[in-house]
Amino acid sequence: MSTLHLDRYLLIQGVQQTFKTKKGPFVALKDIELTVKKGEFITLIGHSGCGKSTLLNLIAGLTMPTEGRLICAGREIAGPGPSRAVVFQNHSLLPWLTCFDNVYLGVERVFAESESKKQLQERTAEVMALVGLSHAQHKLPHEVSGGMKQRVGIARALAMEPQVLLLDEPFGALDALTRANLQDELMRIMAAKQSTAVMVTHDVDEAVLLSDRIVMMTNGPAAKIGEIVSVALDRPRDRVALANSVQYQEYRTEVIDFLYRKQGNPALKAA
Ligand SMILES: Nc1ncnc2c1ncn2[C@@H]1O[C@H](COP(=O)(O)OP(=O)(O)OP(=O)(O)O)[C@@H](O)[C@H]1O
Repeated sequence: MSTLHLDRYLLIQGVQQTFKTKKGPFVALKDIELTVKKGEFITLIGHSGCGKSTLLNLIAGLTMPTEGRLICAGREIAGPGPSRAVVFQNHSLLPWLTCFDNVYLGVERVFAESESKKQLQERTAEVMALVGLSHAQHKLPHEVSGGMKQRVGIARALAMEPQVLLLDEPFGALDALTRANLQDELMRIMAAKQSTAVMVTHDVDEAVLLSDRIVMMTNGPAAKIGEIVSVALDRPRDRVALANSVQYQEYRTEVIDFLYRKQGNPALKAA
């Protein structure tokens, strides 16, 4: 792949998203421009309803923009596909299949034509081990914890070897400790796989800890990218060491300042 593609791996150009509603057209996103490099970890942060999931759905190809275009690895995004796997907040596993089989299903979808059943099983086992679930892989989803279910969702997405991993608040429903463990695990996996990722979050600490760049969105309607913070903290990142890091605190303050001073809280403004 050319250097041009690696530096301009995911391109979002002049994107606007307007929804038809009973009250007429609603412009959710306007003039969105973003270039993501291969291997970058991007988070999208902004107040509730600003359009983060709308933008993620566009990258996933689940919806098409009303204006502009999105390009991944040199190809226009024209629909959903395993090259852009999504992890949602509510793990969406099939309840009648074991954790292993839930992941196997995704693996089969992508690699069944080129690989034997044994190879597909090996792939699945490998990714279950990567997310630390080998011991529980033959359990049904209702037999494992919320954090483990979320790991299965991540394993399923990773197993498809996507060009871009898309995460929509994947840890939003988890308790703080499980969340911290999964964040650490995600950092480790992303470093091992050198994957490109775009993740929606509401959590400032999560954004600073995980990101190479934090894309901060203005309040909607017609939300835009307000500012982008480049997080130049060395990797691997250690959350305990970073808690005392001045640089970490500065990034944190920059994001909080954007969200609560420059953008205000729309819920408070409406009150
Ligand atoms: N299908 C749709 N039809 C009409 N309006 C929509 C549709 N999908 C989203 N919207 C509106 O677009 C705006 C952006 O929604 P979106 O879900 O992307 O926000 P968000 O930033 O992800 O919110 P949250 O942080 O609360 O999950 C909201 O005002 C929402 O009501």
